[in-house]
Amino acid sequence: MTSDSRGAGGTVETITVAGQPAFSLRNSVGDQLVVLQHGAQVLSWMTADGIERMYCTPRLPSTPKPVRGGVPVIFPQFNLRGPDFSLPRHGFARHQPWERLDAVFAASALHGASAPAGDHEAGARVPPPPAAALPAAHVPHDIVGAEDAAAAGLHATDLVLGLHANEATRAAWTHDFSLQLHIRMLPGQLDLQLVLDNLDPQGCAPMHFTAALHTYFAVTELTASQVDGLAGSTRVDTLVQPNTQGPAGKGPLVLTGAIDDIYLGVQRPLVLQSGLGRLRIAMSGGFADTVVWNPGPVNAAAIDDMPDDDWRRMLCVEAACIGQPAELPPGGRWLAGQHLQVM
Ligand SMILES: O=P(O)(O)OC[C@H]1O[C@@H](O)[C@H](O)[C@@H](O)[C@@H]1O
Repeated sequence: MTSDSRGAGGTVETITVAGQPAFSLRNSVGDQLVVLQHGAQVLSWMTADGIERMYCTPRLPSTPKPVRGGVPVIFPQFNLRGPDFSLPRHGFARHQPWERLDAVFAASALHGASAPAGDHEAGARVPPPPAAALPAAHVPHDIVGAEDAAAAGLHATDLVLGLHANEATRAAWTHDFSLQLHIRMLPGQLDLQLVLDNLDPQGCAPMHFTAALHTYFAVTELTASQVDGLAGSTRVDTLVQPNTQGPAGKGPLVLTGAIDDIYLGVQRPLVLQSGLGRLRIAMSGGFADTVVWNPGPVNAAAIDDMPDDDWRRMLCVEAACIGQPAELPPGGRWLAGQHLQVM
């Protein structure tokens, strides 16, 4: 393990997980995050109270592959729902090698400042586009709470990973793009922001895509877990063929087993309540939809990279853009995020 960077906000170290490059983020209060470089996949978020908040399979692949757990990045197609049906299930981003961009850039970007020229990590092939700073308005208010932004910045530990269009992505999807995942860990909070720039020349047709942060939460027992806040959205039940669609239930969603629901137009932050306590799950920007997925016992037995009984210990609550695929013209930027907070 090598120490990469240390600042007032914490440390970011390069480590290996199952022989693959990864990053370990720690802050002064004792929160820890592990992120696999391949796919820019968060694998573990352990808060200072010693509670692991993410589910991750113990069956880690020995080659660079998406891992069953943590937060796979889904782009530019959710599942097989288009709009480009020729793409692999859940798109290609989770199968791609991502690169680290400078964490100093991350901190300045999240606070709306432009990254100085040459500020990017040596060897990072893809500098963020010149105006890659996230607008301040995009940072969810609850990241800073009552504190001012500067004080919150002091406690923030940042990592930015980037994926640029390459030969493999162009073979599947012709567009030129830069996709960044801004990861910010704050005490008891984790903020994940996707920033997509369309780098196609002016005059090209807009890019169309769907996307998600496919977050696998740890729960002690699925059937003792519930999700509150979905009322007012439209529920699509994808376990039945053809899919059925109707208003989401008014009360909390109580988990009983297999579920594969898409909730369109989620109007407020959700609360996941389980044996691990309460976790607030908020979406921002281009994420308007939420997917709630658990394979249940029968489907879990058919999934190779997860122990048969682990369906009981996980629940995916995914921030997504599905119902209304995004349209982004050349030169345009799309932002979307998921923000998690222990309550
Ligand atoms: O096995 P994968 O490709 O990672 O997908 C897992 C699940 O991902 C969810 O997002 C989908 O709604 C499910 O239908 C799917 O089974």
